[in-house]
Amino acid sequence: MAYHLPNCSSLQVISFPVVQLHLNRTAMRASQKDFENAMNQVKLLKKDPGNEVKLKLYSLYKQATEGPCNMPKPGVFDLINKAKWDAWNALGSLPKETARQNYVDLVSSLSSSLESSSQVEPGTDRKSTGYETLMVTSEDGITKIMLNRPTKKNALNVEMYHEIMHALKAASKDDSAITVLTGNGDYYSSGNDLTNFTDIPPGGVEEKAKNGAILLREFVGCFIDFPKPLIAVVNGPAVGISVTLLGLFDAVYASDRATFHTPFSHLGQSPEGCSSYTFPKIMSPAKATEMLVFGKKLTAGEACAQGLVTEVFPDSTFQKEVWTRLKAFAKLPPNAMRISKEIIRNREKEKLHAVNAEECSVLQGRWLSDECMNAVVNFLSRKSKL
Ligand SMILES: CCCCCCCCCC/C=C/CC(=O)SCCNC(=O)CCNC(=O)[C@H](O)C(C)(C)COP(=O)(O)OP(=O)(O)OC[C@H]1O[C@@H](n2cnc3c(N)ncnc32)[C@H](O)[C@@H]1OP(=O)(O)O
Repeated sequence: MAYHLPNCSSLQVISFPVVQLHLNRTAMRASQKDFENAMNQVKLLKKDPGNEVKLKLYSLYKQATEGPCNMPKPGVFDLINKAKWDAWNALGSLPKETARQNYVDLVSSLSSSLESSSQVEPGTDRKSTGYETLMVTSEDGITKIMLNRPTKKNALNVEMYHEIMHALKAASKDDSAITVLTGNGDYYSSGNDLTNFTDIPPGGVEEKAKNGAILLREFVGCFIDFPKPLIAVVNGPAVGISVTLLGLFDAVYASDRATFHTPFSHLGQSPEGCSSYTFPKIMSPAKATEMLVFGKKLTAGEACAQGLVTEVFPDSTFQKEVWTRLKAFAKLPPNAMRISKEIIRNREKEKLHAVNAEECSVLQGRWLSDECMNAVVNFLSRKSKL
C-alpha cells in the first residue's frame, strides 16, 4: 500500500504547519490530469511533510481512486496499517471527485507552505534556521536551544534527537560562553515521543530497537562530552529522558510549576541518560529508587531539596530572573569556565560513557518486552496517560 510520498513507510511525527483542507469545495473540479500532476508533485517534495499530512494524502488518494474504505480493519498492534485504515475510513462516503479535488488542493497548499517555510527571514542572522523541532539562538554569549514542539509537549521525536545533537555540536564550537536548553510552551518536555515506536523498518522490531539504542547512546554521549557550561532552564513539567539528562547538566534552574517524573516501570522501560549512576550519587540510592523504579513525581521544590535542581523560581518571575543571572554568567571568561568544567567533570567521563552503553543495551531489550509494547499501545490508543 503506497502513500505516494517519499519515505512513505515512516510514521514518525514531525512538526509542520497545519494545512487547511477545503473538504466541501465545489467551485472547481480537478481533472484526472491535475490529479496525476499532483501525484508527481508529491514525489518531488524536498521535505517530509509529517505523518498527519501523509495520512491525509494517503486517505484522499485511496478515496479518489477506489472510493470508500473497502479493507478489513487491521489489528490493534498493526499500528501503521491501522492509522492508514482509520484515515481512509474517516472519509466515509466522500465522492471520488471531491477527494481528488481535495488531494490536488492539499498538494498545492503543501508545496507553497514548504517553499515559504524554507525562506530565511531577513535580519535573523543570529538565529539558526533549518531546524524543524528546535529554535536555536545565540545572543549575549549564550546559545539557547529551545525544544519547539509545544503542541506535543516538546516530546522528543527522532528528528529532534538528531537536531539536538547537531545543535550541541555547533554550540560547542561557536563563540558563546554557555549553552542553555529549555522548552517552548507550558512543558519543558514530555520525554521520548511514544510514536517513535511505530515506525517499524523492514528488519522488524529487533532492528528498530537496535537502531534506537544506537541513537540513544550517541545522543546521551553528546551531553557527557559537552565542553562548555550547560544549563537547563526547566520552564514546566519534565518527563522521562528530559529528567534523567539533568544529571549531566552543570546547573538546573526550574520554575515552581515544573515537575520531574520518570515513569519507566509504568512504561515497561528502564533508566537512561546515565541516571542509574548520577541519580543515586546526587540524591541517595533510596531517593533515586523512588523516582527511577517507582516513578515518584517530584515537585520543583522536592527536586531542589534532593540536589537535582539547583534553584527554583516563582513562575511569574522565572524567565526574567533566570536570564538576568545567565547573562551575568556569560560575561565570565569563557576559557576559565571551560577548564573548570573539565576539571569537575572529566574524571567521571569514562565511567559515564560505560554507564550509557550499559543502559542503552538494557533498554534495547526492554523495548522488545510485552510490558513496554502494551504501555506504548495503551498511550497511543489513548487508554492511558501519566
Ligand atoms: C524501539 C524504538 C526506539 C525509538 C528511538 C528512541 C530513542 C530514545 C528513547 C529514550 C527513552 C526515553 C524514555 C522516556 O522518555 S519515558 C517518557 C515518555 N513519555 C511519556 O510517557 C509521556 C506521555 N504523555 C502523557 O502522558 C501526556 O501527554 C502528558 C505529558 C501528561 C500531558 O498530558 P496533557 O493532557 O496535558 O496533554 P496531551 O496528552 O493532550 O498532550 C498534547 C499532545 O501531545 C502529545 N504527546 C504528549 N507527550 C507525548 C509523548 N511523550 N509522546 C507522544 N505524544 C505525546 C499527545 O499525544 C497530544 O497529542 P494530540 O494533540 O495529537 O492528541
